[in-house]
Amino acid sequence: MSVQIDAVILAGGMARRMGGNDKGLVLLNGQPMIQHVIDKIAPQVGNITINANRHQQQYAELGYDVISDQDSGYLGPLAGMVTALTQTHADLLMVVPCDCPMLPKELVSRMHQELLANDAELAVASDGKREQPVVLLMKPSLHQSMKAFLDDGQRKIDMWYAQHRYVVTSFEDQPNAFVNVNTPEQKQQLANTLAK
Ligand SMILES: Nc1nc2c(ncn2[C@@H]2O[C@H](COP(=O)(O)OP(=O)(O)OP(=O)(O)O)[C@@H](O)[C@H]2O)c(=O)[nH]1
Ligand SMILES: [Mg+2]
Repeated sequence: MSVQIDAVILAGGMARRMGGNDKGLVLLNGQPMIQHVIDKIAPQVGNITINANRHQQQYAELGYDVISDQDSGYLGPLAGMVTALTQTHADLLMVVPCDCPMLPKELVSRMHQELLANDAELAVASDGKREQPVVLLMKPSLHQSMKAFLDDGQRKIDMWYAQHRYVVTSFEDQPNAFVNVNTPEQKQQLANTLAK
C-alpha cells in the first residue's frame, strides 16, 4: 500500500514586514506568491490545502481547499499546523510556507526517505546552515502534542519538535531553494534574479 502524503501551505500570517499585504497573494513575476509554492509542491504530494486567515475566497479561487486557524488569534505558524493536523486524512503531512517560492523538486521524497531511514516522527528541512522550522514532514499523530504545547502558551516550533524523534534533512546542495520573501525588497530581489 502506498503512503498518502498531503501538503498544507501556511498563508495565515499577518505579513507585517510586507506592510500587512497578504503575502501569499502578493504578485511575484505576475503570479501570486503562493502559486509559485503550489507549482513546486503539487507534483510531490497528493492533496494540497491552503491555510489562510484572510482573503479565503481569493485563495479558494486557486482551486484548493482553504482552512482557517481554529484559534483566530494569529498565534503563529503552529496554529495553522495544528488545524491542518486535525483535519488531515493523510499518512504524512508536509508543511510549507507561502513565502518560500523556490522549494526543491525533491523536497518531499528526500524528507520522506530520511524519516523512514531514521524511524523518525518528523523531518525538518535545512539549507545546510539553518533549520527551516516551517518546512516539516510529520505524522498526524503529533497533533495532541502540538495542541498541548500551544495550550501551554508556547509558540516556538523548534522547541516543540525538539520533544520528538526528528531528523534534519539537509538541502545544502541547493541553499537558495529556501529563500524566504518577507519584505517588498526581498520580493524585488528575487524577481530580479528570476528575470536573469
Ligand atoms: N496559520 C498561520 N500561519 C502563520 C501565522 N503566523 C505566521 N504564519 C505563517 O508562517 C510562515 C512564516 O511566517 P513569517 O514569515 O515568520 O511571519 P508572517 O506573519 O507571515 O510575517 P511577519 O508579520 O512579517 O513576521 C508563513 O507561511 C506565514 O503565513 C499564524 O498566526 N497562523
Ligand atoms: Mg517568512
